[in-house]
Amino acid sequence: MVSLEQKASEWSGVDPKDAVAIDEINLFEKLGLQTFINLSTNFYNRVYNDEEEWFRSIFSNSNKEEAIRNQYEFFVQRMGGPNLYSQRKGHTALIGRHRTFPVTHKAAERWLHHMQQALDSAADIDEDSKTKMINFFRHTAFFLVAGVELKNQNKGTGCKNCSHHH
Ligand code: HEM
Repeated sequence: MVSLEQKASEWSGVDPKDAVAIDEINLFEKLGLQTFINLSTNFYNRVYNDEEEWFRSIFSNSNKEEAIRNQYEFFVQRMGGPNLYSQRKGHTALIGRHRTFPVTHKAAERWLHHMQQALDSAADIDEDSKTKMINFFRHTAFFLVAGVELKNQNKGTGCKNCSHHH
């Protein structure tokens, strides 16, 4: 059976070991909170202004300020800082939280396009940190594509591992 991890690696082209290079140093200590706030603000400004309506509309039921906070709190937590996200919202459960969105290969590439632009314009992030971050983002994006696809396949037919029980 092909795992989500394997699919994420194959589809993203990111080696699993490069995807977790963000853990080699403490990026939160290196960059500081404001850098993460800046990055997520920059990213979501691009998303909410996207000329591609199909992508922009994925976020139309979300509040931009909340989306920014959700994202930077998650990044801070994942990259060595305090557990701001979980303190406020509980488990990160990223696949579950993306389940209702059309997280396709095309959407992943568009998400990554905006994140790459946001990183490119971030004067407060050094090149090595940028490389580590984009590898993590790319791998996670395709992990989400694979995970949401799997969840939606199981929906309706129920859990196939459970179908033998009564
Ligand atoms: C693959 C394409 C992706 C799409 C289409 C997508 C779409 C969305 C949307 C529509 C939201 C709701 C905005 C909000 O209210 O917070 C969201 C939330 C979020 N996304 Fe994504 N996302 C993608 C990739 C990613 C990646 C790669 C990450 C992490 C590296 C990520 C992390 C998050 C987090 C932490 C939240 C907040 C969840 C919550 O608290 O409900 N997303 N995403």
